[in-house]
Amino acid sequence: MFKLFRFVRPYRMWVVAVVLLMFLQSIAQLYLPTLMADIVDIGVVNGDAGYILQTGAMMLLFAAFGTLCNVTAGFMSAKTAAGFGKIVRGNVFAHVETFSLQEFDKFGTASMITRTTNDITQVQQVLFMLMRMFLSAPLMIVGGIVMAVSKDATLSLVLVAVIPLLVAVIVLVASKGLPLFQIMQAKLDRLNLVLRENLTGIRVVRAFNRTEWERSRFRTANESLTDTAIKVTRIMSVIFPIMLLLLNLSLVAIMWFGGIRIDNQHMQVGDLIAFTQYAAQILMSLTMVSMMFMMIPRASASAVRINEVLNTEPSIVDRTGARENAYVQRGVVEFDSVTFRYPGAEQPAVRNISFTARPGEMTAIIGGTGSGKSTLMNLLMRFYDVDGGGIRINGQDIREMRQEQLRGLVGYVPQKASLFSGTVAENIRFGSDAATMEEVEHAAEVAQAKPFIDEMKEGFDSAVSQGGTNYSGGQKQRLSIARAIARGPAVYVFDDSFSALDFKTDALLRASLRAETEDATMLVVAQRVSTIMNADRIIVLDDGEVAGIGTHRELLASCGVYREIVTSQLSEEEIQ
Ligand SMILES: Nc1ncnc2c1ncn2[C@@H]1O[C@H](COP(=O)(O)OP(=O)(O)OP(=O)(O)O)[C@@H](O)[C@H]1O
Repeated sequence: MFKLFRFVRPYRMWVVAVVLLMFLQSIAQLYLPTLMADIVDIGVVNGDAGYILQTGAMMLLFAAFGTLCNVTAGFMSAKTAAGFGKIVRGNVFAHVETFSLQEFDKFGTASMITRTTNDITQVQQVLFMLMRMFLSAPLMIVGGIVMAVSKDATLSLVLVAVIPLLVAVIVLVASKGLPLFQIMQAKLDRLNLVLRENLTGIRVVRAFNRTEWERSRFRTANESLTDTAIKVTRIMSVIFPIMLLLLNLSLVAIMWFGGIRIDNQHMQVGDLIAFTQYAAQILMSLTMVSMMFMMIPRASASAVRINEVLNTEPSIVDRTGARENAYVQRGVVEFDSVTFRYPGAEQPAVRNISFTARPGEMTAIIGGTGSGKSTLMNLLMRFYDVDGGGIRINGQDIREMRQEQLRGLVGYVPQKASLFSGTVAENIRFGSDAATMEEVEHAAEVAQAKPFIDEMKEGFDSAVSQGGTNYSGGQKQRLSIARAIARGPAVYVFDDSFSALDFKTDALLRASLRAETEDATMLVVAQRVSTIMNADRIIVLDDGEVAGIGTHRELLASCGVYREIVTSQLSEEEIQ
């Protein structure tokens, strides 16, 4: 956890100020019982009202000063802790942005969200507590002991007996709590995962009448988290009664022995009052420390999880000295014996794939589900790195390029259209901030999105809700195609992006795209033969391997797998 505290650095002056203020507050508080003792032993015993009033006023002054220090320190620590939280969240977010999909697969979205929110809040709360108690609690304990001993050394033996007992209780409870806190955070992850899956898949859950099943899944995760939380609370809750019991017992013992000492004229009444207050201050501070110890295990479990994210090195990074090419208008894409296996998978998803896609041409990839089509596109986008072979654009290995440059060359339309909350125009402009309104409109026109955008009252300013849920599947696909077109890239990657379009729109879109993208390299993954039968080159994938490469006619003659796909979709006349 302390490793994370490096992010407090911008607030270090505030931390110093808080520590100083808490120091002053502790001194003020430690002085109060002594003044009280003076009032009794000097003022009351001698019947000196003036002295009582004067010392009383001083007590008020010290108390007010202590409170002022405390309030200011509270304000400053709250601000520092909140600032710390902001910095850590920002750093985690920025670091996660550098991850390749491999690291995303490793943590999972739900856990990443818990780590960025709840886990950071835990550490933030402990920082707040620590700043206020870091110095003041030990000071109150040590100062209290010194003052108590100065009032009556013999009576202090009571404290000598109690304090080690209290410390032992705190250590025992904290050591039992730590493993449970780790389990609790993992269970919180699970709860978030179930909740997230349920919310994002709500349509499927409803359609398949799985509401009850989902509810029971949530209940199980919820109960499991609650069970652990109860276990933790049960352990932690013994600490307070034990501490209070010890506190009260020690006060009784102090009164008892103090009374005897006063009887024997070894001690004054005022000193006993002050002694009891010091004892209460010491024991209260110990209780506060124990509270801190209760929070530290949970926060350190959280800190481990945050550090795990921060310490994970992205597997895909720009090579030092990655070449910065001049802006490339054309993109020759070469796959050279590409082999790739997803981490944890037994078999490679694609094996030994070689082909070249040229500017001005449409290269199509077709194959059964799970044959590796999207994987090839993921590799070209460098979401993952190849295990064998290489991918080159204009003769340069993509691992030698800066990721930003590579992705700047490509207009990528993913299999699952994903839109962002905002307006239609903002979504189309997503990949190219500089696009003018005319360019945005033109891109929408080419993507056959203009007709439905024009039909909406607010046109390009129409709202897109989170995830684009207020648009149909086909409309979302067209908007994400328009987004790629607005960039005017050298290479287009359409990963099964026409699947939700009707045949007429599909044909219109391809025709307008052809005219628009004369010089661009087009890579089109498709399930429908009609979408790609006019392609310059068709690559047929079968179970991760190339089953054939050629034009529609060539493949019909030479490739059994292709013929099978075609005959399952088209009539005899259409095939010719
Ligand atoms: N993130 C992943 N982790 C592990 N395995 C994966 C991952 N993504 C895909 N796979 C596996 O890799 C293989 C190829 O998947 P891919 O998505 O490339 O197929 P596809 O041809 O695009 O299929 P579809 O047409 O159904 O989209 C499949 O066996 C799939 O199970």
